[in-house]
Amino acid sequence: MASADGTAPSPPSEVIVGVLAMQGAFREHASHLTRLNPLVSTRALEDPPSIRALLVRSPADLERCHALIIPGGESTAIALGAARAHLLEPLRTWVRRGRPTWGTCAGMILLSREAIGGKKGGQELLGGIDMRVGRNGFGSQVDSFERRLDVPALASLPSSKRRADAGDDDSGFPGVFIRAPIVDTLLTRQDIQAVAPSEPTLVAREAGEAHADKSVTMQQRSPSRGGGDDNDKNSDAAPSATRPSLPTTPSSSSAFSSSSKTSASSSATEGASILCVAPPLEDSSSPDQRTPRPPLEILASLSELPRGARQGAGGAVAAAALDQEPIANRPEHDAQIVALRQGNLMCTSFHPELTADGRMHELFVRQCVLPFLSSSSSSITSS
Ligand SMILES: NC(=O)CC[C@H](N)C(=O)O
Repeated sequence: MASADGTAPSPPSEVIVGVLAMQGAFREHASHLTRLNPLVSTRALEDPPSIRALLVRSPADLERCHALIIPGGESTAIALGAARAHLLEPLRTWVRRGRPTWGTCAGMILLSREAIGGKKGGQELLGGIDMRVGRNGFGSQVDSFERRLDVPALASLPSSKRRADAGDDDSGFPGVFIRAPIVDTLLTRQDIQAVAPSEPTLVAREAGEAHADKSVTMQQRSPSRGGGDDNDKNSDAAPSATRPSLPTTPSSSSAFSSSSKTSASSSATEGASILCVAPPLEDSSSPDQRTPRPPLEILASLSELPRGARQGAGGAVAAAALDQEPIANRPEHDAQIVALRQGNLMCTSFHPELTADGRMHELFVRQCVLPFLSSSSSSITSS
C-alpha cells in the first residue's frame, strides 16, 4: 500500500519468507534464508530488513508470510500434504495474487501450469508459471547429476561482487539435479486460454484410453505444442464423449507424450502421458478482464540438450519456431531451460538448498521479494 505522502513504502523491517513444510528439503531452505541476513544487510539497502524463515504448515502460517519457497522433494506428496492441510486453495490464491514464490524441483512442478508424467489419477498443481514440465524428465534417482550453471543474474549480487573482489573463481552456480523436471515447453497465451476458468482442469490421458478415475476429468488437450498436426493421427486423446468443448491447441510430438516416448524421460515417469493442468489464474472468463501475463525471463539454461530430450520432440522443438514474444536468453530448445522467472514467481529445476551457495536465495529475496514489498501495489493483507 502506498504511504500517505504517495511514495512507495519501504519493505518491513522483518521480511518473513515461508517455506512450505509438507515434505522435502524445507529445513535446508530455511537454514539458507537464515544465513542470508549478513548478505542482505551488507550493501545496497540503507535500512536492510532482516529475513526470517517460517515453516508453513497451515493457512494461518501462510497469511503471516511475505514470500514463499516450495522445496524440492516429491510434488505428489507435497500436494497431498497441502490438500490435507487445507492449503491448496490458499496457495493458489497466493500465486494468483502474484506473491513472491520460488519453487525448486518438486516446487517447480507445482508452480507449472501443466505437467506431464503425473501420478496415475492425476496430481494437483498450483500453476503460476506458463510452462509445461515433464516430471522426472532428467531421469531417475541414479541419473542425478551436478552441473556448473551460468546464471547471469547472479553477477549483480553484492555477494558475487565480494567474491570477485576476493579473487574467488566464480565458475558458475552448482546445479544439483535429482529426478528433476524438464521444461517441455513454454506456453503461449493461446495455450493458457485453452482451459477456460469454468472448466475442470485436472486432466489425464493415458495411451489412448480415457483414464477411469472419478477424481480426474478427461479433456482433449494437446500433449505438446509447436504447430502442425503431425501427432493428431496418433489419437491419444480421450474419446470424444468424454470431452468438454474446449478450444484445442496445436499439437506436435512431445518428449513426454505417449506417442514419442524417449529413453530417459519417459522410462522414469509414472504415467508419461498423463497431463495435469493447474486451475486458471484468472478469476473471470471474460477476455477483457484478463490481466496480461508477466513476461517469462530465463535465468539459466544447460549449454546442450539434456539426455533424453530428443531433438524435434516436444520441448526439444527449436524454441524459435514458436509464436511467443521474443524472450531474452531463450536457448535453442526449451528443454535446456533450468531456471526461470515470471513476475514474482521463480523456479529452478535444480536444488540450490542442497548446496552451500546461497546466491540463488539472495537473488530471490533481492529481485522478487524486496521489490514486491516496496511496490505500491503490494499491500500485505491476509489472503
Ligand atoms: N528432487 C525433486 O524435487 C524431485 C521431484 C520429483 N521428481 C517430483 O516429481 O516431485
